[in-house]
Amino acid sequence: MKPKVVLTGKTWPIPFAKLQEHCDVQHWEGPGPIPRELLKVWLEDAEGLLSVNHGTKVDEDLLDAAPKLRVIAQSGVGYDNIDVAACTKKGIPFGNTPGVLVEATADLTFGILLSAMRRIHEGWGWVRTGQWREVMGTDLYGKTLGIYGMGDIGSAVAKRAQASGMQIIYHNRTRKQDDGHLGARYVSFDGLLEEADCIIVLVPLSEQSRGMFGKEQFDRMKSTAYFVNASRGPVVQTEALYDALKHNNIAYAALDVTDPEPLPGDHPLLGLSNILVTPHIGSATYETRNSMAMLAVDNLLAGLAKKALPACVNPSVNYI
Ligand SMILES: NC(=O)C1=CN([C@@H]2O[C@H](COP(=O)(O)OP(=O)(O)OC[C@H]3O[C@@H](n4cnc5c(N)ncnc54)[C@H](O)[C@@H]3O)[C@@H](O)[C@H]2O)C=CC1
Ligand SMILES: O=C(O)C(=O)CO
Repeated sequence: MKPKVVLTGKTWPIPFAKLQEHCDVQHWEGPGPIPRELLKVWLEDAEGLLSVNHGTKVDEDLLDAAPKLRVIAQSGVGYDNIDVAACTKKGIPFGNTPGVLVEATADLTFGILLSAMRRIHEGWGWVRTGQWREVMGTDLYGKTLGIYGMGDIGSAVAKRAQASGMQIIYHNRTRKQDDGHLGARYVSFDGLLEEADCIIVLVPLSEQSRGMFGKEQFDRMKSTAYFVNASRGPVVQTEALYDALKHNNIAYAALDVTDPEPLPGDHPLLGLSNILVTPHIGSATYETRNSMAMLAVDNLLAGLAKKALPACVNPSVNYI
């Protein structure tokens, strides 16, 4: 008999076929995210959980409703919705999808910075309403880019920025050993805020990073600063960002992630003229989403077969 797995949303044809070949799949097809109570019912006899939505909260309460669960996989690198300690306590390995989404997310992150600085989206907005206006932007060349969270995606953004003639500074919890080859200079968090012409946030959401960017941090930035968040919305205090933009304490923001997310159409941020918001599409290319889904399925199938997950977040309970 095939093991039962719960799939929380839409996935891609090839990984889905692979999953179905090996598992009896209970599949939520919407609309919206799977209701929590239903997820609990479905998990009563499930051996695997494949999450395709980082909005699905996996905590002790959910795990208690899933006595047969042997593996959890999520399509995505960020896992702030997963209580990894609770998974580990129950001996359940959890797999995410690092690496495969790095280049696509770096493209989008650098792309929204570029669009904000050169007003590409604004220019197109004028042209499509029949107004041929010249929209003035600012040079990237020669500017200092500050990256907060210099991991896989941050490093890939640094390469793109270097190719555009920017100087790179960064702040991380710990200095990277190999920052020389990135051409990036390590600075303190306050140094990053004060020195950078543009700041890109690419840090995972955790108790340490939650709300890290508030009034005090925006006040420290240059009034000409561009601010990009492509990590998770709650790293930034939305109200403080709104105030900083409204009063021109910083110049412009480009956000691929927001708090709340989705951002309601009547949210005050959307009434500002100095902002660009994209709907969390960092990794949203056909190729990348397919690769993410494939790695998530591989993590899940490995766990079901009691083999080591290729990308395991809690290796102490990974299968050997
Ligand atoms: N907008 C989108 O569609 C996407 C967003 N993401 C977000 O980007 C984040 C980063 O992804 P990767 O670069 O692959 O992860 P990574 O783990 O390679 O890099 C994260 C870096 O942040 C550093 N860091 C962690 N906590 C910190 C703290 N409190 N203060 C300073 N530095 C800290 C780590 O040392 C590491 O160097 C993910 O966790 C996810 O939230 C990821 C993919 C797509
Ligand atoms: O992978 C992630 O963490 C995302 O945000 C979506 O790709």
